[in-house]
Amino acid sequence: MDRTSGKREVEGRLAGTDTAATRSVTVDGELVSRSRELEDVSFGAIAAADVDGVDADTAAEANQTDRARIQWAAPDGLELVGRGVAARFVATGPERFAAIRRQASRAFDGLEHDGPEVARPRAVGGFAFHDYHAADRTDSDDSDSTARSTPNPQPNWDDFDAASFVIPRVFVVRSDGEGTWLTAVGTDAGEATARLERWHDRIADLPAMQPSGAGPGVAATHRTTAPEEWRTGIEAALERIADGRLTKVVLAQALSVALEGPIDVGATLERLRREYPNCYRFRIGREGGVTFFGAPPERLVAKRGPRVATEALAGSAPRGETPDEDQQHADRLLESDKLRREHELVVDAIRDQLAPLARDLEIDGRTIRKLATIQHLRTPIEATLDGDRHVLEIVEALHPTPAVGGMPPDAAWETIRETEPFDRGWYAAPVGWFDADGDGEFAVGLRSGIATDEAVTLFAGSGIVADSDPDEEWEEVQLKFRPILDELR
Ligand SMILES: C=C(O[C@@H]1C=C(C(=O)O)C=C[C@H]1O)C(=O)O
Repeated sequence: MDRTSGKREVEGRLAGTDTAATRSVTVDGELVSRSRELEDVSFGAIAAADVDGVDADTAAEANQTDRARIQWAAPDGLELVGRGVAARFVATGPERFAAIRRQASRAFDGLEHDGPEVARPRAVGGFAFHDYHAADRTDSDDSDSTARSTPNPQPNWDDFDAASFVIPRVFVVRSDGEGTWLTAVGTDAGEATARLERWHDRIADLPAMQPSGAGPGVAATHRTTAPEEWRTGIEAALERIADGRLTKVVLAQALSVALEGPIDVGATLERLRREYPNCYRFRIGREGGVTFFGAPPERLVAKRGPRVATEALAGSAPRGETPDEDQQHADRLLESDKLRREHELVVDAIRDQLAPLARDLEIDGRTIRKLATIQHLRTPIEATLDGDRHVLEIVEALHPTPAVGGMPPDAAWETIRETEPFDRGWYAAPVGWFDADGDGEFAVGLRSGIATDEAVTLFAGSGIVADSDPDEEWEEVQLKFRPILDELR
């Protein structure tokens, strides 16, 4: 591998494909990282901090696209907030998973990290639901960003590539029992150390508690899918299911929300932590740009060494008003034939996708996952991999599971593209992190939305199988909008 220092650019195509899978990665020489421990700090305050004057290169030298602002938190796991870009990896097309891995390994191979393992640099980001970025879509009648001023605005995914990760230039991590650490990345030890000290001073000036405040207020909402259109779409999908062309498809809606005031995404995530303590939380964006954020309940994969954990989460019911009513919903989840089929199809697909990569596979019994507004059938799945594998190989094998795509995959993708009147972008796609060893964790980007200053577009979908009722599925989708929508009010 080319270890020469200085500016290194890799551009072009992946051998053997006809798509420009690799756009560019720029790493300014070898990366060096330095860490130091912090007292308790507010991750929201670090995400919100004005960086001008703190880190000359994060702010001034960097153009807007370098002003990354990233947050990630796993339930009972790693919490991370990152600012700026030490390295960026971008790819599109069917080879996007491999392209990201190849780009990242160049950056990680030259990395010299001096600090505890928990504070090591990670690449944080995710993928679009489909191989290609929205801006590449040729049927672009609905992806025109000027449509944003019309009463039925389309989500604007222009900032989001089909695959995009950054190693933040500065980040803070917290993990149970391992303390809180600040890490700064530079191109030599002097730069990393100086950046570390500047940020250490800056963080000392930040409030240790960031008020999570109230929501920005909802001025108006617009649906991309009217109830009649939803019904027509579901009925068309049910015909394909009756024909035997399709077994399951997950169809989604977008809800565009005009806000009364500017949204504070960090504060919104903080409120989501309280309401949904067992969910992931993430935010991927840049200062002045569009931010994708959410509180997904669903793990796509967590990998450490040869061990991976995933889950099937599919089949939903509302929460009850009383314990009795709640139990009735739970009983129906466990007993309904239709819901069992919808769920087992996901378990089977995950088993089939993981088995070729694993030495053993443990599938536990079905349980119920209760969230504040909805409950789901859940089957935990763990495996030991058959050799040295990268978490992105597992992500590629699993995405999209039929919990968010369908079965068979090609017929489901076709149905989704033909039915949904908006671009899914990164909704229902993998979002998370990986490290130099190829370990990492990814959630499914659900219960999510994209925010500009004064508008948020939310996404939610539901699994359609034989016997699905369009009205019930409509209600289920409205429940899945609630986590984010409630925090905007
Ligand atoms: C598609 C979504 O959720 C997925 C679909 C589910 C279902 O159809 O029952 C349940 C959980 C998720 O896997 C969403 O939240 O938008």
